[in-house]
Amino acid sequence: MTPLTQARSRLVLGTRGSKLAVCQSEWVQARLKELAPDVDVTLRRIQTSGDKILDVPLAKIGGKGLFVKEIEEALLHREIDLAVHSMKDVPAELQPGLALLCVPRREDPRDALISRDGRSFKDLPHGARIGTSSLRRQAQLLRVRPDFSIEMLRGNLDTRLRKLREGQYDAIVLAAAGLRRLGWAKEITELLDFETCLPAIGQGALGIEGREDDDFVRSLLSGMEDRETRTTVMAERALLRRLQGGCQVPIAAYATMHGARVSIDALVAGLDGKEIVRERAEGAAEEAESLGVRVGERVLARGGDRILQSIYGKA
Ligand SMILES: NCc1[nH]cc(CCC(=O)O)c1CC(=O)O
Repeated sequence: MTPLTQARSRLVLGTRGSKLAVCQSEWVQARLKELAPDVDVTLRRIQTSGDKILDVPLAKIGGKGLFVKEIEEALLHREIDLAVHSMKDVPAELQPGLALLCVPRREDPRDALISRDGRSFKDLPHGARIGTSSLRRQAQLLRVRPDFSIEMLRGNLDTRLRKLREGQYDAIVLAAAGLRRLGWAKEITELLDFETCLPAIGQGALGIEGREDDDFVRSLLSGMEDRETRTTVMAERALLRRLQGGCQVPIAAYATMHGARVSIDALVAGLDGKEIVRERAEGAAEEAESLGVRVGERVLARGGDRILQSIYGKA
C-alpha cells in the first residue's frame, strides 16, 4: 500500500455546515469510535456553493454538484480523509479517484408533509400554498392536487420549518429521513406514500466518500456497510446516469430487492412538469454484486425505454 493508505491514528471527516450534514457526520464519527476506538476522527466544516446560494431553485444554478464540489476537492487534495453525503445530493458521477467507500443502511425514503395546522394532504384547503423547490415533488403533488399553489422554498431544514411556522406556507414537503435524523419526526403531519410521491434517487440513504485507493478507511467503514442499500441505491443511480437526470429533469425512483431480484419504480415528469410517466421496471440481476446491481438493458427495456422515450423521444 502507498504510505497515504497505511493505517493512520487520526482521520479528518469533511462535512457541510448545515445541522443535518453535521448530524449525519457526527453519527458516522460515533460509529467509527465504536468500530475503531484507537482512531481519532475530527470533523472539518466545508462550506459548499450549494449552501451559499439560497435565493434560487437548485434547478436553475447547476443542481446536485453544488453540494459536493468543494468537499471532493478537499478529498483529492488530501485535506480530509472521508466525507458523509446524503446520497440524493450526490451527482451521478463522482470525481475520478474518489469512490463511495461505504453505504450504510437506508433510513425511511419517503417524503413527509408538514402542515401548519396539522391538516392532512387530502384535507388541505383548495389552493393551499405548498413550499418546495423540488420539481420532482411539484410535478407529483400537482398531479394529485392541481389546485395547489407551489411556492419556492430553499434553505436548511430548520429554516424551512421556521418559514412554515411564520405563515409563509400552508404546508411544506421534506424528506422524512432528514427530520428523523435531527430528532424532529414529531413535526411530520403525514408520510406520503409512493403512489402520491415517489422519492428522489438515493433519498434516505447516506454515502461515505473517500479516495478510491484508501484501503485503510474503506476497511474501517466496512462494519457500517449495508449491502441491500448499496445495491438498491446503485440501481437507482444507474437509472439516473442512463436518464442523465438531475434537478432540471425531475426523476424519481425507488428500487427494492427481493432475493437477487431488483425492481425499480421510476417516474419522470415530462419536461413541461405536467405529464407523468410511471413505469415499473422488473428485472433479475444475475447477481447483486457488492458494487451495486447491474441495471442491464433488460431492466430498462421493460420500463426504462418507455421512460427514455418520454424524455428524449427515442429509446
Ligand atoms: N438537499 C436537500 C436534502 N438532501 C438530503 C435531505 C434529506 C436526507 C436524505 O434524503 O437522506 C434533504 C432535505 C429534504 O429533501 O427534505
